[in-house]
This record gives sequence, C-alpha cells and structure tokens, in this order.
Amino acid sequence: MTSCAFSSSPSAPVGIKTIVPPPLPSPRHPARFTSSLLCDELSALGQDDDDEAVPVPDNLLSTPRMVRNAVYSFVNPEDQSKNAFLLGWNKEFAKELGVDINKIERSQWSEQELDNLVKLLTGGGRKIPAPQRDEDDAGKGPRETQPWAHCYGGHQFGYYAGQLGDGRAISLYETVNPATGQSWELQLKGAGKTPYSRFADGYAVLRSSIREYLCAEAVATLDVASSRSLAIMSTETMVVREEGGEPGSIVCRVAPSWIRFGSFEIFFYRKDRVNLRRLAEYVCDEVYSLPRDDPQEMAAFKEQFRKAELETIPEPESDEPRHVNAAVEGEAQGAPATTKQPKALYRNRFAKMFEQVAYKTAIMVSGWQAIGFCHGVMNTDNMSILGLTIDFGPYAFLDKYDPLFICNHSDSEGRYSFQQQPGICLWNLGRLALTLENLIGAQERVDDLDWLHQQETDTEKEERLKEGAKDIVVEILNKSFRDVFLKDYRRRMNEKMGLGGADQVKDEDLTKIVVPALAWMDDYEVDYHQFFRALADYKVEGADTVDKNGAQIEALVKRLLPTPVHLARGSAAVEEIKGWLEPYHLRLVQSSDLKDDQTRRIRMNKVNPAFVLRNWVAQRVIERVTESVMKTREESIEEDPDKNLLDRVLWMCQHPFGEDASQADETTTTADGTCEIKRNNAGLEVYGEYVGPVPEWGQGIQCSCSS
Ligand SMILES: Nc1ncnc2c1ncn2[C@@H]1O[C@H](COP(=O)(O)OP(=O)(O)OP(=O)(O)O)[C@@H](O)[C@H]1O
Repeated sequence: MTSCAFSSSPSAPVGIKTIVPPPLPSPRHPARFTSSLLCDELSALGQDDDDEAVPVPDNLLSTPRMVRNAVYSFVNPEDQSKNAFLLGWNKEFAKELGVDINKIERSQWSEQELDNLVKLLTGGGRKIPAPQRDEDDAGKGPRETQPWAHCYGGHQFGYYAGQLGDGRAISLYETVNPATGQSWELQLKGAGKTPYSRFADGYAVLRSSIREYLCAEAVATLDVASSRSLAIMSTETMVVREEGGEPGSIVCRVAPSWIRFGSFEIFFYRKDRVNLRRLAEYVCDEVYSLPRDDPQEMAAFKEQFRKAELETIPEPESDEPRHVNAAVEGEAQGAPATTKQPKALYRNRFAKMFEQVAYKTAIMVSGWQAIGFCHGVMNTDNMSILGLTIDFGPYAFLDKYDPLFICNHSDSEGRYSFQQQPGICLWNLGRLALTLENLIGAQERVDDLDWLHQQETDTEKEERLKEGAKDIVVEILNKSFRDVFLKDYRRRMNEKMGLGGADQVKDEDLTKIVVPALAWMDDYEVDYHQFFRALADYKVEGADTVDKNGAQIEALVKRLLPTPVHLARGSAAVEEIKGWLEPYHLRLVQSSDLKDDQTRRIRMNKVNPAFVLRNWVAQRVIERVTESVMKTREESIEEDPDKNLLDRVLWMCQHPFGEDASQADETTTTADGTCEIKRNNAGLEVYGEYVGPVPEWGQGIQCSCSS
C-alpha cells in the first residue's frame, strides 16, 4: 500500500477532500437512526444541509458527556489512517454483505481501492457509495457518511451502571444486500472517542481486535447467531493499557442491529418514556418488521373481553382469537382452575417484540451451551436485541468439560460461569421486561398507549399497567425462553451425539444419555470437543449390546482420558462410561435411521468441529500478528514466515469440520484383544497442529480484560 493522499474529485467543493468509493456496498441511509429517533442535539448541529449550519469541531463532537433526550449522537471516527493498513479481510462474509462479486478478493482491488477502504475504516475518509434507495440522492455519486454512536445503559455484574453507550464503537452506515434483503450496520470498534467514552480512550488493542475478529466468525459458523467481522486494520499506533503499550487496531464489525437490552434500560431508569416508546416502536418497525397493532382488532378485543371481565368472566373458548391467552391463575400451582377467573390477555406489538427477543435469546444461549462457548461478560449492555452473540471480550471455548468454568478472571464469583449462562439470559430478559412493562401492560388500551407517549407521571396508572404486563411476561419467559431453550438444547445435543434431528428427539435422551455423558466428561476432565469427534467413531454394527463392544469402549476411553493420572482410573472410567453408553448403544441399534455407523459418523462430524478457536490458538495468532506489526511493514511482509496465520485461522473458523468428514478412522483389534483406533487425519492435515490436544503451554490460558 502506498501512503496515498486523497484524490480530489473535480466536482467537490474546494477544500473538501473526496475519494472514490471503496469496494463496499451502497448505503441504505447515510445514518439509519436519523429517521425516527432523537439525536443528541449538540452533535446534530453541524450535520444538516443548511448552509448556515456551523460544523461542530470533531473534538467537541466526541467530548465525553451525559447525553440526555437522545438515542444516539453523531460523531466522526478519529483519523487513525496515517500509517494504517489492512490486516485481514473476510471475503466469505463480504459476499453475504453484498460486496460486488468482482471485488470480493483483495487481489481484485486496485491500490486506490485498497487505500480508500483502509481510509474509510480507520477514520481518514468519509466518502461512501451513493445510497441505494433514496431517490433524491440517486445519481449524485459518492456522499459522506454521518457516523453515529449509540446511547445505552446496562446492568454490569448485577448492578445498574447508568450511561455506558458506544464508547469506542462508531457506526458508519447501514446497507441492504439486494440479493438477500438482509440489512447490515457497519461499525468500527476502536475508532476513537465518542460522547460515551467516559474516562477511556476510545481505542482497541490488536489483541482484543483479533480475538473478536476471529471468534465472531467461529461462533456464526457453528450455527449460533453472532455479529460478523468484515475487516481488521492495524492503526500502527501504540495504545496504553494496564500491561503497557500495545499496538492499536480497529475491527469493522457488522450486525443487522446493534441495539442492546441496555438501550432500553437507559431511558427506563431516566424515566424518559418518550424515548423509550420511540425506541420500542423503532425496534418493532425496523428490526423485527412487526406490523402495527390493528385498531379494529384492539377495539373488538376490548369490547369482547374487558366488558366481560367487569361482569362475569367466561371460560376461554377453544376457538378464541390467536392473540387471546386465557391464562388461568393458580392452575400452575395445582389449584382447581374453576376457583380462579381467567384473564384475557392482549399481546400488542411490544409484547410480540419481547416474545421474539426471548425466543432468539433462548436459541442463542442453547447454541452457546451446545458448542461449549463461555461468553464471560453477559451484562445487559452486551445482550443484543436480536439474540446475537456480541462483545467478544474474555470469552473462551471450553477445553475440558467443566460446567463451573469461568473465563473472565474479573468474575471472581462465577456469575457468568458456563453453567450460569441460560439463567443469566433469563435474568437479563427480566431486566428488559421491566423496561417494557408499561407498554406491554397497556395491552389493547389505546388511551393508555397514547398516554405513554407523554412524560406525565401517574403512579396509579403505572401500577395498573405493570399489573397488566405480569402474566404476559411470565408466560413469554416460560414458553418463549425456557421451553424454547430446552427444546433447542435437546435438539442440538442429540445432533452432536448422532441421535438424529429435531423430529427424533425422545424425552429420555437428555436424562439418560446426554446429562450422564456430560457428568462423565466432567468427572474425567475430558475435552469437550474431542469427545464428540471420538464418539463419532464408535461403532454399533455387529454388536447388539454394549457388552459385546468391550475392546472398542476401552479404546474410546483411552483416546479420551487426558493424562496418565486419568488413565490410571481407566477401569473405573470404562465401567462408568457404560452408565450412559449402554442406553446410547441401545438407542442406536434400535433405530434403523441411526445404526449405520458410517452415516452417523458423517452426520456427527458435520456438527462437531475438529477445529475449535481455543484460547491458545487465538493467543498464537495474536503473538504472530503482533510480532509482524511491530516490524516495519515491508519487513513484516517479506520476513514473517507465518504471515498468513490470521487468514489461515479465519479460514479454519469458517471451515471447522474437516474437509472430508466421510473418512472413518481405522479400528484394529490386536491379538490380546485390545483395540486401537488409528486416527485417520484425511482432510485434517490442512489444520496442522491446530486440531488435536491442547499443548501444555496453552492449557488454562485466560485473557486480560483491559482491551
Ligand atoms: N477503550 C475504551 N474507550 C472507550 N470506551 C470503552 C473502552 N473500553 C470499553 N469502553 C466502554 O465501556 C463499556 C463496557 O465495555 P465492554 O467491554 O462491555 O464493551 P466493548 O468491548 O468496548 O464494546 P462492545 O460491547 O461494543 O463490543 C462500553 O460502553 C464500552 O463502549
């Protein structure tokens, strides 16, 4: 890359620097939030087209402050482009984003295009392609972004922390992939100070950027919703952290929406009902595309049920309308249903939105539990309104299976330990529900909903609204979170164990096979991921009971037990493994769909990764890339023997299952009856040392939180 200067466009006003568009897709809006949400007034001063408007200097725009009465602030990324260069480009995600197919590969870009991209992503340029849909702007050519930072609050480790906000993340613009219709918001993390930076510097260090860049892709590939990574840049600056000076970096990360639970909390705790309502409407409209509540349906509901509620309340009818939920209070506790009156509940769009959030959060966390992912900082400011995995800080994939595993060394009490994650999601959903209870509790009452658009206080009314939300929220948490979580977790675990897909899950699979298998792994400190790859090689053909498979079981145990100390307990392990292997074996042989060893193996190896982004792998990449960044750029390109490690590991994150899952390992029985399994690494050579046991130096690595 040359140290390119901006090229001047002939039509640009004198003094304004212009660059040609980089190979990125066009924006839908220069700034999506401008449409319906309130902007921080100070930051908006210089942003309109009015000739009279005086541009606000960047340092004032980004001055940390309390931002009230606003959902976001305009702010420009700090120009860190001087010596910046592109460290990694995720071409697989670029396709999903809708980047011009002829510009997917770095090798397809001109030097100018590379320069433009790096400048845009490191704050040195603001020109983006012309908007896609805005007819007024059509044909006007490149225009400027109006980057913004979002205002949010959040509960951190159980306590409400007040205003947090995007302190080092700045959204550039939103784009829609015309082929898929999916919209994406491009955000730079580490882009410099914003009004929400509080006492911090707005930067990100290379170490944390690499971890986020890789892990978002690893998680997404394992079929768990996640933010995505488009690119990672080295800013060639030093950033000061607890550990000393470290190279700085920016990640361009992308999500359909970056709104968090904490986005609602900030307005709730400030008693700012107007912004809370606007944000909720925005999420219903733009994020979930929920239709507006139908006034006629609401009126009909009111007529039919509220009047009846005042008189004598009828038993719910079987052909009641879809939105009516006749929850019978007390039924759950075993009280006779007839002694309690049924309540007719109307789920307005805010309840439906909450239901969607609960559902998506359940699916996300069932994914985490199944893939063995520990998030580490499940504060409400890190909970996405779309159930995406966001904020890849001190995360870790499990090595050995340990339900008590804590990956965040600041979490001394294990609030966010591996086994706590589903419960914490529920707790966090409870925090979100609190912010929405007025809106949900209003149900079909238009007058109450209108009242909620104002800032007026009426404690009695609010109590009534709160009461009106209670049953709806409880039911959503039960049905759309708890039940969904359990169902999805069963499905995922059954698939991992080769017990078939969703339609084949049996009630006792979890209690008789999955849970005892996990307990066995915990007891013998078995590697969580290797367990499933080894189990895929287990054969039932020719053995109608587990007892006929003795030699194979011994070999399996030998392959899984991590150290000689564990191996010394080998015979106990063999006996104990039978506790779940027996029902497992029977379950397989009794099903014509499951008993074919080869088919099952292929299926299992398609959901159980051979490559896992373990902490030691991420650490290795960090060390190599840091080393090369610390050299001059020319040196690093010429001399770094592992210069492609970042790209290679990204590729592994995106292709973790092995290239050829169909090749079976070879099982041989020796003369003395012992059984050896020779690993067939066909297709795994490409991963080199990055598949297989964790090296000694890499066991138990924890990462620092000062990112
Ligand atoms: N170096 C920094 N400069 C400014 N603000 C920061 C910095 N590090 C963290 N913050 C802010 O502190 C809060 C909590 O930090 P947390 O570690 O959860 O977020 P993060 O990793 O910066 O961001 P994200 O959740 O957007 O991935 C957020 O408001 C975040 O923006």
